[in-house]
Amino acid sequence: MQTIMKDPSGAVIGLDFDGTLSPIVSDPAKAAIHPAAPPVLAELARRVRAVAIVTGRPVETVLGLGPALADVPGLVILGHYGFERWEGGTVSAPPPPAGVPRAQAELPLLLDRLGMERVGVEDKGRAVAVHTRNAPDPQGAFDTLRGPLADLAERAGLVVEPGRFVIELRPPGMDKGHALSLFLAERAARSVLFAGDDLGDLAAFAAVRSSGLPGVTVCSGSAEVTELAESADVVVDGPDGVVELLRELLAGMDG
Ligand SMILES: O=P(O)(O)OC[C@H]1O[C@H](O[C@H]2O[C@H](CO)[C@@H](O)[C@H](O)[C@H]2O)[C@H](O)[C@@H](O)[C@@H]1O
Repeated sequence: MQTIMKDPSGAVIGLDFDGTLSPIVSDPAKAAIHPAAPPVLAELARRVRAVAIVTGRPVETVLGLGPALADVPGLVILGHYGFERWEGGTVSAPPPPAGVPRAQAELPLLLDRLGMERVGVEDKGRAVAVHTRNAPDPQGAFDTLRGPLADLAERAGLVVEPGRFVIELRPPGMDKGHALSLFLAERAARSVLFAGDDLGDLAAFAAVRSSGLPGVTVCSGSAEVTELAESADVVVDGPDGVVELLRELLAGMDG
């Protein structure tokens, strides 16, 4: 934190979306950015080298759940674990993966065969996510689905990305760590902070460490994911705590 405060113009600030900038809710479509986050991000973006949101969500979904983000100066959104990029109102992305329609077509039968109740399927375009948060036994449903969804992903040429009561089937070849490493190199960062809340953010934590830069890993803490807190430099209390930490970072730049 001290290096970033002393030399903000060399710092890249990377932030996950769900659970970090947006409080967890039971319906993924009803998530929304923390109301205090956009002004803090805008202020940070004026001071640091770059602010990037690195998320498993499609970039258009993030902008829909946080419309004020479009006004954060120079913000970059790396969506779909880095496959998509939004910057200055333009989205760039490779062609959609071929296996996703196959996985989507097979999912209803698989969920029915396993007797899954109140398990949600989120069509993400380039990926499909299976949510167990609203099932009668969320962890039991997650555990039951893990193997069969891994098999389905393999048949469809996809990989599984487990998260907070969600198992995502997505294309291989990119993760938040690779996405963050590329971005740090592109911006010639002199320091980095990354904040996340879920297993998919561990790759970004590893990228902070392997960058060789002065870096801080921040866990947006929850009772649902303990692995991330164990490997973070700083643990804060969910999105409220993340916003507060970013405010402290800004205040330290003035000191
Ligand atoms: O990389 P992220 O920005 O953290 O996105 C990861 C997944 O987040 C979403 O699911 C999570 O948030 C939902 C809304 O709060 C919650 O209902 C769900 O239980 C969480 O797992 C999103 O729906 C997924 O597509 C993302 O992969």
